[in-house]
Amino acid sequence: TLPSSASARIPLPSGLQFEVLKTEGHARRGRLTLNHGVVETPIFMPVGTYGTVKGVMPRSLEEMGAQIILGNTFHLWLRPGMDVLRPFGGLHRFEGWHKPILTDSGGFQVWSLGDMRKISEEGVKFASPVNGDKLFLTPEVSMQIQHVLNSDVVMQFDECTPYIMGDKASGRLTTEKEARYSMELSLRWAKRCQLEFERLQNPNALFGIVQGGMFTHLRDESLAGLELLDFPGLAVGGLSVGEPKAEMLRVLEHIGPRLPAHKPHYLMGVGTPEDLVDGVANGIDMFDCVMPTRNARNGHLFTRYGDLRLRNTRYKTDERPLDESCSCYTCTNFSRAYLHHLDRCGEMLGPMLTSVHNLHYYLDLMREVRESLDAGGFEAFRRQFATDRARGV
Ligand SMILES: CNc1nc2c(CC[C@H]3O[C@@H](OC)[C@H](OC)[C@@H]3O)c3nc(N)[nH]c(=O)c3cc2[nH]1
Ligand SMILES: [Zn+2]
Repeated sequence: TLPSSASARIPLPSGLQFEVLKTEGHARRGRLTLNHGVVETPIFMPVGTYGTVKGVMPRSLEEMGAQIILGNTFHLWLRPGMDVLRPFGGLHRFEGWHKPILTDSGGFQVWSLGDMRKISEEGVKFASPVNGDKLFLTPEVSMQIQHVLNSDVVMQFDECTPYIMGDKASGRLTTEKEARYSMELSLRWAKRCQLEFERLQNPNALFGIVQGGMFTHLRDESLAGLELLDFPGLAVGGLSVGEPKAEMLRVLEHIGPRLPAHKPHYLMGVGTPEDLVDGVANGIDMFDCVMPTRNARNGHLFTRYGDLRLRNTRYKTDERPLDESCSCYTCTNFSRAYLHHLDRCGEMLGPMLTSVHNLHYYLDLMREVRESLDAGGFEAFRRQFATDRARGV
């Protein structure tokens, strides 16, 4: 008979295969096979928090080369709720996206609720920002929700360790002791997630999340603890939470290369185009960020040659496309003058067209990164990328 300890755990065949096709330094060109399809890495994942990438139709996402998008446990639990989603067999049929979906666990969103939440060993109690209902999100409930969503990649329920403790004004940095407690809590929650994920017999892939704040020795302990649980993929959490860029890079340069080479690595909530290229150079395969879509709605456009603020009057009569090197629908058919006009008039087509361009830019940047890795020219690409971005629009 099998020993009764955890070592008797019979891991389910997780819905994930990952192969590293090429490496250049710590950068990796890979292929991730999930239940709803194959994803070429490194990859950027558009954020679709409420079951929609704001203002962008699924067919436009396909057209621009999106391979996997994000959904969110916290938001979808509140609205539309699991009773609506269950009959659809999950998120794919509900939102008309039939390729892979990754869902975040709600840990980050609950953390950002601030003092409207109460954290305990068991989980997080909070009042619904939608209707004030008293809710209780635990590792087990997060797994049950993501099981209903049927997302291809399920994120563990974690606590995103803050960079600043308490209110921002106080500016008090999180101490090593606080970061340790938070990291160890997330490790205990990781184990509970895994047990529940297996009890549910979820056929998808569960990722652990490395915490530890800005303390590299805590990051190492978090990684070691997660490795004992042998998740099919790992994310780096607790970054892009208000820390200076140099701090994010210091932690990333430490932990990125230490992640297990044969598993996919996901850097959560990051970042600018420069952050993505730096992340790839430090062993990251997957990225998500609200920037391309959120900034698009505020007229902040990314281009090969730098950023462009659409509201600036200099674009009122500018007949050029946003980015003359871009092949997206927006750059192929419309001028900066037209987009400036739509923005001035508050026309809804404005954010739709600027979102298409920004997402296309991020996705195309990662396509160029993949091609440079295929050709063994990532370092050369990285230098050219930096030169181009400094040129000016
Ligand atoms: C922005 N910076 C940042 N985002 C972060 C997210 C949300 C990722 C992503 O999930 C999306 O929901 C679908 C979020 O956007 C609403 C975010 O893009 C994180 N999530 C978890 N579970 N743990 C973290 O430590 C964590 C750290 C982050 N830092
Ligand atoms: Zn474009």
